[in-house]
Amino acid sequence: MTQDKTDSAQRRGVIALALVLLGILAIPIAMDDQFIYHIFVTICIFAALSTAWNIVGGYAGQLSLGHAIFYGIGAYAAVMLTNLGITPWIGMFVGAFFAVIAAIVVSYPCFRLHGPFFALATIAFLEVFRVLALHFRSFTGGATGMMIPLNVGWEWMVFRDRLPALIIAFGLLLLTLAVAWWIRNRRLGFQLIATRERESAARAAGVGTVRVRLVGVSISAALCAMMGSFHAMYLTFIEPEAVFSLTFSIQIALFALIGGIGTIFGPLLGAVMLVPITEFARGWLGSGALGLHGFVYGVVLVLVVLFMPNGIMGLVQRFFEPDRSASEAEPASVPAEARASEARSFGEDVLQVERLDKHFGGLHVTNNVSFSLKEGEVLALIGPNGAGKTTVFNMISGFLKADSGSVVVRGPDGQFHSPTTPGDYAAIGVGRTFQIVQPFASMTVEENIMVGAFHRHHNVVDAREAARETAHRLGLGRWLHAEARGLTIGGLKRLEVARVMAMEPRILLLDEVMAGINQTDVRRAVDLMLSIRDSGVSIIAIEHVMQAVMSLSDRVIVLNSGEIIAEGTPQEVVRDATVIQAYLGKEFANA
Ligand SMILES: Nc1ncnc2c1ncn2[C@@H]1O[C@H](COP(=O)(O)OP(=O)(O)OP(=O)(O)O)[C@@H](O)[C@H]1O
Repeated sequence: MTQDKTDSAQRRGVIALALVLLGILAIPIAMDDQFIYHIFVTICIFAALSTAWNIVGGYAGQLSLGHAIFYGIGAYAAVMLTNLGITPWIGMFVGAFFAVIAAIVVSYPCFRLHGPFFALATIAFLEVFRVLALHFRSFTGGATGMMIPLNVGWEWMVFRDRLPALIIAFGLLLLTLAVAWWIRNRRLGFQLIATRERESAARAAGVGTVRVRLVGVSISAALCAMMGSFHAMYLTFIEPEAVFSLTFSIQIALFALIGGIGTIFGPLLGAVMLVPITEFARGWLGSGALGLHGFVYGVVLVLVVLFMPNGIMGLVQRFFEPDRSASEAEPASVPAEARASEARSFGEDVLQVERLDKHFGGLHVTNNVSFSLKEGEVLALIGPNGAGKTTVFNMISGFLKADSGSVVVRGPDGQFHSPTTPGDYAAIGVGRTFQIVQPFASMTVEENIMVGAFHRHHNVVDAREAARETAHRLGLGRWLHAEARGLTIGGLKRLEVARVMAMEPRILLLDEVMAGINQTDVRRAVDLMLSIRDSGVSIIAIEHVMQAVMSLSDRVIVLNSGEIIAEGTPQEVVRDATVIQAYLGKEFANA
């Protein structure tokens, strides 16, 4: 795909977005009708809330069903302070501050767990906040709610006309969209999406998955609180049932689901399409239409799920975004100059593993495993299925804690360190791939590699540059803008290596990167590994493809039932009777 096509698609997208935003501001002004103003203020409010929700629910993939907590905190903060004579312009920041604290308290324990805990915790805390607001009557007015003093003027965010309210709502919507756009196009956005797509791969790429989610939920909560402050002033009255409402929370999420979850402008589209329908229906049917919005949203949601699984934005993107499929055949890859079998000299130890022991229940998976890796060396770790190879990898990359034993890695400072978490290992220069490829499927090839590149380059431009360089080096240059999910298995394996290479590791742990690929790809992969080795990276490779083991490795360690049974050059190891017996059985050992 050419750069021209991408640019013109982006231009069309920007024009369409500008028209939508202009319409939100211009239509009510042109029609000059109070009810129309109200509809467009409501669009701005819901679009902003849903866009803020999308940072957590979409980018980070953490379903929140209690975002009204943050909206409510903002609403109460503004109204309480207004009653004390403090302007809501300050109140909205106070609300944002408390909303961030609440967001961290609710989210921190859940983000450390897998499963639906965050969704459940947000619902539970929403109920807690509702009960608290009902209980502390002297502060919140309890079930009777709170009115704001009717001081008209910009200072108090209370107006006789609706135009100023529309201007503020529109401004807050722009702010929220700008923040959402900024996050999506910065390191944080890449890391949030990587965490959503494949948490283990993100951690291996040095992403602090809990930290980035906490940053995401904090920003989202602050934006919701600010919108809550404004909405309270707009309504002039708040009460716990309406503010800390589960229905309201679900409504916020629905606009994003219908518009296009995880996209920057999907929630805006969702609100633009749905709010007018329900508001008009309510206007026409009056009190007979109580609860109608729920029915409308439900019907639209079912239709969207059935016919537009990526939301309205999925359809729009087909028109505005270039083709991201990866259908072309893959090119030949990197030439290798040297073979491993040539005598080579190595540097000092860069990794030392001492007496690693690990049990899974009654299964002794690794027993007293010790080895070391030298600078510039390629070490193959082989053994029959279930021998414990991946378990060793998990222990030397921070994904699994050994029962006993130690792993030390020489840092760039020349000293040995004992890293513990995947982040520590990544920071000290250990990069790993996974046996089952872990692409960030909805990201492009370039974006996938950028997640690794962000480990060394905080700036997007630098990370993109580094990712492109790595992609070209690994023969992925033609698919930079293709979605990772469209790659063949050979391409995915190469992508896995590219992502870790973009981290510029000093030690590379490769887990069966040649499994399941054809002969030509195996040859390419071997050449690629040799070129990586020649760039000064030390490699440990778990491999079943013997052709690769023989031509790649300087030394081979054979693991069987969790124990090292042989160690030596590839030629020594393949002749070793214990190894033949472990692979083929006793009767072959003396054949
Ligand atoms: N989380 C776990 N809980 C319980 N048992 C496990 C766990 N992970 C691995 N095992 C078991 O530990 C043993 C070693 O597994 P491991 O994946 O390390 O072997 P491997 O040598 O990498 O095998 P393969 O070549 O098939 O990938 C296997 O019997 C496996 O079933």
